Amino acid sequence: MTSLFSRVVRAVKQLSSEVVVGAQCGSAVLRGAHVFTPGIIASPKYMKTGDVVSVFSDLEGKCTRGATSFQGKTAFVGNGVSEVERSSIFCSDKPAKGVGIRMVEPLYWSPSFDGVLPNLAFLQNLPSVVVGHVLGPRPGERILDMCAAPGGKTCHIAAIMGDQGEVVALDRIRNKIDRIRQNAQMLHLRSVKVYCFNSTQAVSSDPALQTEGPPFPPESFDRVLLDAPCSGLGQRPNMACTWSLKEICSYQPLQRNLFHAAVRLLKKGGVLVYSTCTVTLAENEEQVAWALKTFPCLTLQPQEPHIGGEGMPGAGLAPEQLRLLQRFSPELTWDQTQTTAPLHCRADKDTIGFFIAKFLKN
Ligand SMILES: C[S@@+](CC[C@H](N)C(=O)[O-])C[C@H]1O[C@@H](n2cnc3c(N)ncnc32)[C@H](O)[C@@H]1O
Repeated sequence: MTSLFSRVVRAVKQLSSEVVVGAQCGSAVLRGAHVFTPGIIASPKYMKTGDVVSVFSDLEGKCTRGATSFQGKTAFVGNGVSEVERSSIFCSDKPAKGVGIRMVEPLYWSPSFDGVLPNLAFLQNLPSVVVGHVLGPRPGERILDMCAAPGGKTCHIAAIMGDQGEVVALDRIRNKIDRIRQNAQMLHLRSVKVYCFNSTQAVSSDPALQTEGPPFPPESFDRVLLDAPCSGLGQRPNMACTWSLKEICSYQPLQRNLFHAAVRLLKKGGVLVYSTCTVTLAENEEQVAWALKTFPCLTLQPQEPHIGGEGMPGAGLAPEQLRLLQRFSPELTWDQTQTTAPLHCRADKDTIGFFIAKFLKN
């Protein structure tokens, strides 16, 4: 497993020839991708193969497809060389595909790990790697990953266990399930069992029922990971925020329903890890305070490793409880990226926003 999220920002000069891409495409470029042709929304009128252009991300989604220029709100993401002519993007019957702009001067120098050691390495954000270790799975144990797709943490957990034991991976979205299987197969992990299932329903009403797949009898697992569906506000780079307040507020009740199932499925003496890739109090510290009140059998546990910051005040947790939580903040402080301080001193300052809580069921 590999973690790499350290990037170098560069001074890149903007050119007069401008290509506009969608915000998702722009974010991908900031993560090290080239511009794929379907992502191009506007280009200079006479753009041809070999032209050097500046690439801008359309932040509000207001650029008209096929435009030759755009005055709306954009963000510069770097310079590249066109591999297509304008006419093949906008005036062709065939669907546009392949690399459209090969980025030669991206704003961030973020090397691609595509196809690097595919059977041995799996790229994850630093906090996601931390989650697997905090869960602390041991060979021979039975682990439940309740919200598993695309399976990054599932595979890491199975790898930590030396592929000895069982890692049950559930996700409710059918077409995401194949990704978990593919990733486990690619890494030759046999201990991973994948099921498409709504984890809020994963506890069997018949405690005597013994089936291989879900629903499971209560107290079936040594450890449970609830890497919850969340508002994802810690994800970065993120150039276009399309969520409504209603949507952001919808996650707390869903996470609580999943939490109920998680606690029931965990054996006494077992470990539950709750994590999100968001920054809101409502989905993080408030959930911890709620869980401690709702499930008196749960106690907060220290985390190992603990390289993030502590929990945020405001949800009624005591200072010693906040110190047991791990928060990674997504904002980038430029002087900290330039510093020569060791990575672990900067770990919660140059990652995605993330939250981890570890509980023991007594
Ligand atoms: C944060 S992502 C999980 C990422 C994953 N743990 C990884 O490391 O690759 C949350 C996942 O929860 C799934 N999900 C949402 N509601 C669910 C439910 N009720 N039961 C099971 N999975 C659910 C989503 O489909 C999504 O794939």
